[in-house]
Amino acid sequence: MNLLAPLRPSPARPSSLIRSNPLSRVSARDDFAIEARHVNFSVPTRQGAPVSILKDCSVSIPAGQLWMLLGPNGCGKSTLLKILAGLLAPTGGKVYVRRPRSFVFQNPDHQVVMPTVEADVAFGLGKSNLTQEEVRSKVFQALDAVGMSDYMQRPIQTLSGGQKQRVAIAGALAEACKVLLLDELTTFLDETDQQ
Ligand SMILES: Nc1ncnc2c1ncn2[C@@H]1O[C@H](COP(=O)(O)OP(=O)(O)OP(=O)(O)O)[C@@H](O)[C@H]1O
Repeated sequence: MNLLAPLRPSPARPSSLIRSNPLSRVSARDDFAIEARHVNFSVPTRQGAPVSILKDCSVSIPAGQLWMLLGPNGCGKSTLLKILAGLLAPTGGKVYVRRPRSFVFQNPDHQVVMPTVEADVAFGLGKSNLTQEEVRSKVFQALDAVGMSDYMQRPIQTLSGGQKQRVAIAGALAEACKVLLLDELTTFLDETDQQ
């Protein structure tokens, strides 16, 4: 899998696909938010022989840019994202991702677990030393950024799929992540919300 496309903030679709930067051009790690080198990932089967899902996968993504990972169904996009998010351990290769990093699942029901919108976005801030007022302010700002600030007190189960996905993104934004990994943003969000 080697289809990576940088996205410009305004146009909706990339006009062409380009390969990731060759690793030989990497000079300083500080320039990159993500680097994966020769990553392999395989899973064991019932028969015992492992099945390879990613083979010698290398990508370098500069900081401060929005990139889209493109490829056919089942080619390993979600698997690579989960490795970059630290949710799966590669069976080979090296991975560097700037911290803090956040991952938004393809299905927000796997992620949005608290009873209300406010509680869910605040969940990741629980480990910080913020006052209740500071947490509330960060939650409001993050929800405002995804157009959901009017939904602070809404029970999660009353939200649509796209609204849940926006709440999941707000949770990632509230944590001020340096790298935001979004799996299938197109599943529930319309084009305007994707922007
Ligand atoms: N735990 C697992 N056990 C067996 N096979 C797996 C496992 N996880 C992923 N796969 C297989 O690995 C391949 C890559 O899956 P992945 O979900 O990463 O693909 P994808 O490119 O994100 O697909 P899509 O575009 O359909 O979402 C698929 O063939 C999938 O069936």
